[in-house]
Amino acid sequence: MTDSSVTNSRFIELDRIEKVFDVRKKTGFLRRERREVRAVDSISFTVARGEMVGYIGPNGAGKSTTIKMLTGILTPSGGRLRVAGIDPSRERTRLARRIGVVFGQRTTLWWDLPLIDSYRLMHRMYRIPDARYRENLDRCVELLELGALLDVPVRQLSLGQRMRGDIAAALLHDPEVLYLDEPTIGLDVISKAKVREFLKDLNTEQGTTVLLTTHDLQDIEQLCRRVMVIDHGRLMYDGPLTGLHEVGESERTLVVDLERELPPIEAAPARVVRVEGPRQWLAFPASESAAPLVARIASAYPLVDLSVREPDIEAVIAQMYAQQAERVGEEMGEGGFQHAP
Ligand SMILES: Nc1ncnc2c1ncn2[C@@H]1O[C@H](COP(=O)(O)OP(=O)(O)OP(=O)(O)O)[C@@H](O)[C@H]1O
Repeated sequence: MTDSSVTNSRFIELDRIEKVFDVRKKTGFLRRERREVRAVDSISFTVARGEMVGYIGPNGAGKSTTIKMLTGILTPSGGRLRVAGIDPSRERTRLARRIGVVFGQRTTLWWDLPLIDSYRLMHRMYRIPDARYRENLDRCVELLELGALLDVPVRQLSLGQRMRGDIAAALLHDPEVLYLDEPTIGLDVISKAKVREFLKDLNTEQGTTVLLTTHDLQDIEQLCRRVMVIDHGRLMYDGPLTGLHEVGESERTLVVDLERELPPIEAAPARVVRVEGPRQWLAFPASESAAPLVARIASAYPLVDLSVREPDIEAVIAQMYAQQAERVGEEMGEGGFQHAP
């Protein structure tokens, strides 16, 4: 393999990466207790150029800490890290030209300025060639529907509008890698759909490598073929989302509104778990497609409406732990659930 094909297949590379925080807590008038928090505990993975990967886990699992190390904001306490062949904490400025970051809970835009002024400032800060800046701005404005918002101060934008504005800001300098930390948090259904559609196109058309952290399993389902699960700083699973459902044996819920109250619907393998008047909740294995089940119920029962609810990430991980406890000493070793991607 040539150097560049090695870099392409291991565009992002973490080898036993650790991050330990030293936390000092006041325990008395002059006493302070020192405690170590192992936020990331020997994580190894590679992401190929052009991949779109979900990086999920419960609160405090170590996701943001990993992303901060990938951007060079934090220096690992141990292990080896490379992004596009660059050591992020040593060459943060050089790397900044090649990566884009969107933190859903924070904005990189200037709060009091109209959106377009933030973009103009970024144009200068990143020294983006004029033609490239114009081309990228036009594309983002069109696809993210920002035209009517460019002259609006950022503080007046809705959350969904601001998020689209932030995504555009992260892309003006043509990054090869985009880190997204909760890009759909707090957005309504339509805004979520717009953001997802845009990210999908960005990945397929521009070949941008995307690492996505989210609490919304639908983000992963619609965008990522591969998902990594982290918990207590350790990588618990690396593989397809369907495999995660199988490992955790998690369930989705079909919420069915019937025309009238009826006895519990019979549609194995789904089973009714709750009934409230004409509404029934049916649980079914998340690894199964909902389509045949929906078709069967629709042909046998008088339906008014139905919707599918995904399990939340916490529930999937809780299931993984329950499974692990059951299988201790059997097929699961100490290393957990790592699947080859
Ligand atoms: N600067 C810091 N100093 C001390 N501890 C920290 C620091 N940053 C993070 N931690 C701790 O490291 C652990 C991992 O935090 P991190 O923010 O990476 O989790 P996360 O998976 O991103 O969680 P969330 O989904 O809530 O954002 C937590 O226990 C957190 O309290």
